[in-house]
Order: sequence, then structure tokens, then C-alpha cells
Amino acid sequence: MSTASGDGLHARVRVPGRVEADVRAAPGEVLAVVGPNGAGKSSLVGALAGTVPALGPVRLRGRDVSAGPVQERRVGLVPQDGGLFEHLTALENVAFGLRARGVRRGPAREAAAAWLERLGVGALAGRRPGDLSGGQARRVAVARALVTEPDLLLLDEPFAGLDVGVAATLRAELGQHLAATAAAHGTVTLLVTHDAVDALTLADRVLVLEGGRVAQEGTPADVAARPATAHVGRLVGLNVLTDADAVRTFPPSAVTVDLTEPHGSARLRWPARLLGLTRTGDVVRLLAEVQSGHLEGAGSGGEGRGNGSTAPVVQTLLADVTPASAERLDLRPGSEMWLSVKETAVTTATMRP
Ligand SMILES: Nc1ncnc2c1ncn2[C@@H]1O[C@H](COP(=O)(O)OP(=O)(O)OP(=O)(O)O)[C@@H](O)[C@H]1O
Repeated sequence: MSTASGDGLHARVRVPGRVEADVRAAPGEVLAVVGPNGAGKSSLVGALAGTVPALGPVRLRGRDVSAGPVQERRVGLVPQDGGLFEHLTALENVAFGLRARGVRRGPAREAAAAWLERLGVGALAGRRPGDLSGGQARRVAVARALVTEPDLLLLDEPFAGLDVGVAATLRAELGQHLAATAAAHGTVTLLVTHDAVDALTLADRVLVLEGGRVAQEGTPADVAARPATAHVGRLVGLNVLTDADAVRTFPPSAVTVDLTEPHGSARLRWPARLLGLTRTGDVVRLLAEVQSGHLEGAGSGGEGRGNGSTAPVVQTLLADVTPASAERLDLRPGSEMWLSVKETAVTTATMRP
């Protein structure tokens, strides 16, 4: 196992007329790449994978791989369509990358079977892609990329086209796999997405591309609090809370702000501290810090939620209020308050048991 993680990724990608971007990621980091259609996301992925001709160095673990043969880049690619070979079984698809690297048939199949098992599709090892559902095929494609222990994992819209529930479950599980792979191998992940939930739940940092250039770069909370472009503003108009058992999303407009603990049925609520506020038009957007271990459910269905079984984690939430409310509540950075949201406004994705 390679634990020397070197310098992670540093690439200066230039695909003339399509994209020009300086991309850096520390070992183990997950970088979400967002941007409107035609921004250059797929061109960037192709350039890093070596499938789109590009200029500029691509340094992985301190070594420039841009001049060498593509098959020698330790890059795992999950393309938008999954890219599975139709004539191979799931197991053969996953073993393929290892075989191409000279791993013998027996060990390659063993490793492939183990990864299919980890992705929850071990029982489907003998099926061909045509006999898998969209979600199952995506799991096989992810297993195929991860089995090779890549230095760089490229996920191009990994949840596109899946139905919402399948995407939510896979997203939550993928987060765990990415964390494990990052810890074991220092793998850098670059995740292209059109979905704010992906960017906010899975990424350590977000890179915004527009017109082939980097328009903004920062932590998900930074980018969500101060989006540099209208596209990003629309994209990140969501709160995401990650707990041990579930990922919950809801819009800032659904959050209610009170100075004392609110009562009422079926609301989730958190004591919070205001970090900052910005006014845009008729809306004041608040950025606040909450401890997710203090997540409290009122009314029905509150079991297992923030019940102290895991250490509280500080997370940030956005809340949109009217300028009049902000004034009435005398909100300023450092203010203590309560945030709450109706359970019906929350979308919950639970992990596969
Ligand atoms: N094969 C190609 N040859 C020439 N230009 C291309 C090619 N593919 C894409 N482009 C152009 O390069 C620019 C970036 O496209 P790219 O597909 O990388 O964007 P994207 O952000 O991935 O878009 P989308 O979200 O629609 O997939 C666009 O102006 C596009 O028209």
C-alpha cells in the first residue's frame, strides 16, 4: 500500500478555447468542480485523465505525468455514462484496470469481488452492464475506478440520471468510500457536479469554472455564504447537515430564526451562533454555526437523531430572513439564537444499513 502521499495534485491545464485552470488539491482532498454548461468541466476532466489533448503540467504526487503514456497515469475515471464494457461482466469490468496494470487474473478477480462487495453489488458480479439498473451500474463503475487505488479519482456527474432516492443513498455511501480511500492512499478526488448537494456534502473545497476560467475557489461554506457568480448563488441555495446516519438538506428560506427556543410541532431546531450576514436585495442571508449533535426533533419520528451517540460536530447553516426581521432581532456577528425548520421542508437521505 502506498501511504507516501507526496504533493497531491497540481495541474495547470490548458485546452485552447475550452479551459484554462490551475488546479491544486492536497493529498486526500475532495474537490468539487461546478459551473454552468460549457464552462469547461468535462474538458478539465479529460485533460487530467489524458483523454483530451492539453497543454501544461499535471503533477501527481510531485511527478509530472502529462508527457508520459496515458495508461501510466494513476488516474481512475468514472465518466458520465459509467463507461462500463458491455461485453464484460461486472466482475470482469472491475478486474480490467488491474489486469491492464499487469496484476494476475486470480488476485485481480479477488480484489474486484471485494470492491463489488464494498459497493453493495457483490451479488451481481456475474451480470453484464445491460442487466444492471442505473444505480447498480454506477456502483460497478465506482468500484472499477477505486480498485486500482488511483492517485487521482475523476468523477464526472456520478449521480446524473439516477432517481433521487438512489442518488441520495449512493452519495452518502460514496462519501464514506472517498474518506476511506483518501486516508489509505491519499487519493485526490475531483468531482464534477451540477448538484449543490454533491458539492456541499462531499467536497472539502469547491472550484467554480465559468467561461473556461476559475471564477471562485473555497470551502463549501465560504462559497455558499459568498457566491461569486449568479450561477453559484443559485446552485448553492441549500443547507446540508451531515450526521452519522443521514444527510439532510433544506433551503435557507425554510429556516426560522428566534432568540429563544421555539416550540411547535415537527420542527428540527438548533442553538446557533451568528457568524455573519449579508444583504442581497430583499433578503438578508445569515451564516450561522450549529452543533449537529444538538439537532433536536420535536413531534414524531425523532428517534436516532442527534441523540448524543456521536460527538457533536460544528456545522454551518444558512438562513434567509427579511431585513425587517434582521433588524427586529438585532442580529449581529456573535449573536446567539435558535434556528429551526419544519421537518416537512427537509429532504433526508439515510445510509444503506
Ligand atoms: N470536442 C470538442 N471540440 C471543440 N470544442 C469543444 C469540444 N468539446 C467541448 N468543446 C467546447 O469547449 C467548451 C467547454 O466545454 P465542456 O464540455 O468542457 O464544458 P462542461 O462544463 O463540461 O459543460 P456541460 O456541463 O454542458 O457538460 C465549450 O465551449 C464547448 O463548446
